Amino acid sequence: MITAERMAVVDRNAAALGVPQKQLMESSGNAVARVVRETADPGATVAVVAGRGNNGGDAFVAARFLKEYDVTVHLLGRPETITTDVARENWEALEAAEADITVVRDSRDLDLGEPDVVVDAMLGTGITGSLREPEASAARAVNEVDATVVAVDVPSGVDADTGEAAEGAVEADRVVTFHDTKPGLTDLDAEVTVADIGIPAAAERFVGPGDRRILAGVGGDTKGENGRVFVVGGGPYTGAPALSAQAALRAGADLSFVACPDSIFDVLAGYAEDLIVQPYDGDHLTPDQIDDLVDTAESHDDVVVLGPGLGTHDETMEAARQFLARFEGPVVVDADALSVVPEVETDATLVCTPNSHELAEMGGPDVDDLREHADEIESFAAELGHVVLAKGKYDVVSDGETTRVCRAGTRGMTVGGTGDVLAGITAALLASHDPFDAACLAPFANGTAAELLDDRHSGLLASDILDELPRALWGEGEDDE
Ligand SMILES: NC(=O)C1=CN([C@@H]2O[C@H](COP(=O)(O)OP(=O)(O)OC[C@H]3O[C@@H](n4cnc5c(N)ncnc54)[C@H](O)[C@@H]3O)[C@@H](O)[C@H]2O)[C@@H](O)CC1
Ligand SMILES: [K+]
Repeated sequence: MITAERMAVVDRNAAALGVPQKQLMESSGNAVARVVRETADPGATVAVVAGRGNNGGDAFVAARFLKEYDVTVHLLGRPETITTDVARENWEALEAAEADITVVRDSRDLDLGEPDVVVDAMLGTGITGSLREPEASAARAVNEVDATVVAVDVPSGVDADTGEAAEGAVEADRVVTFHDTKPGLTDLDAEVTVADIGIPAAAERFVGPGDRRILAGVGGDTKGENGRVFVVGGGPYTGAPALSAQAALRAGADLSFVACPDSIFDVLAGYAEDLIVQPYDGDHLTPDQIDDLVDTAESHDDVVVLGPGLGTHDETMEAARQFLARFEGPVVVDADALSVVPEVETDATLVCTPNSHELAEMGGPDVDDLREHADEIESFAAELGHVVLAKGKYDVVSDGETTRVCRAGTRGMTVGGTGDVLAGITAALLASHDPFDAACLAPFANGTAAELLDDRHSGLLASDILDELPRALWGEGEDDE
């Protein structure tokens, strides 16, 4: 089962893997033609009713395949208003081949005749709201004709995600949907065929540029609306919390705070003017600080990063335990704080970001090649009850049910600090997204930023990655359409 939004992600990832949309449309159209052949014998009359989006495009391809039938294609609207390049190219291929095509300028002019089969390709997943003209009248005409109605992807007017049917939606006898079935098709009174259109499994498995689609439409104009990140880190180390906090800003958080021992306040505050540093007494984190830290994070709905540079003092480990036992918001747990996760009961939403060594210390599989052991990481995440982002050459992300792999990155990323950057990116994304989605996109952003700097693969610094993060997340990647 796949939603329209997920389908768009996978479609885009397939393009990045070298299988462009036009190729998928060719397979979709072919699959539609196969179902038409199942419903009517050669020589039968077929009326294709096509809209101006890719749903129509699929049917233009189908018409090209149905040579042994008497096919007429009715395009609802002027060819110039076809909305996508791939659909237009397939329309032009029909024109060039002198196929039987008619342009319906006014819905009152639509005359379907008495076809044996109607191919409904007006609207697919691109529908918004109730049926507008000319599609509304065309749907009425389709429902009045005595023919077998084969719907492309979803009956026009039906929402593929919810199954909700707009008034006057097409009543289909058969539906040919692509790649995977859609939630909105389950309760339909029609025979549904799921066609494999050649989307590689890798387009779902590997995080790709399509996954950046989750960023669209997110983000407010008010300060704080895009997330406040609160890094609880530092003590024996100062660079790690600073990198996490800066990465969070580069990944879209509005504000980034670091709570650290006052022994390192001056150093941390001196790193970057964008950081807000909140010191507490002492030279390492102790349970005495936990009340204040939890109150601060809760009162501002912060996403917390717990761990970078904290060290392993017994009091610090106890403090990390107490923090997780009390806090109920989202937390990225990294570095030394990871070891306490298996032993705490927490209501917080955690994304744990261990490297392979830390993963083994937590009780997960003790392996170098994470990708080879993705199943074990999935079982471990299920047992832990939290999202695990195991980072290595290939990152493995699992919520215990779904597991994905991120291949982005360069050899230069073995330098210290890239993990701290990753924790900060994850936190920024966690402010507005589902934990699993955030944990998938974060290593992709981190790795893509490094790839954008690949000319300096020996000598890359984690801090270099910071500057490239906005481009890696929102910029025009090289393989963007
Ligand atoms: N995403 C994918 O991976 C694939 C998509 N494919 C096809 O592409 C389709 C989606 O294509 P599009 O995104 O271009 O969208 P559609 O072709 O579903 O519809 C877009 C068009 O419908 C119009 N429209 C929207 N709501 C309307 C309403 N209520 N009344 C009247 N007109 C309305 C829009 O103005 C636009 O012209 C899928 O359903 C499927 O058929 C396939 O080619 C296979 C691969
Ligand atoms: K349709």
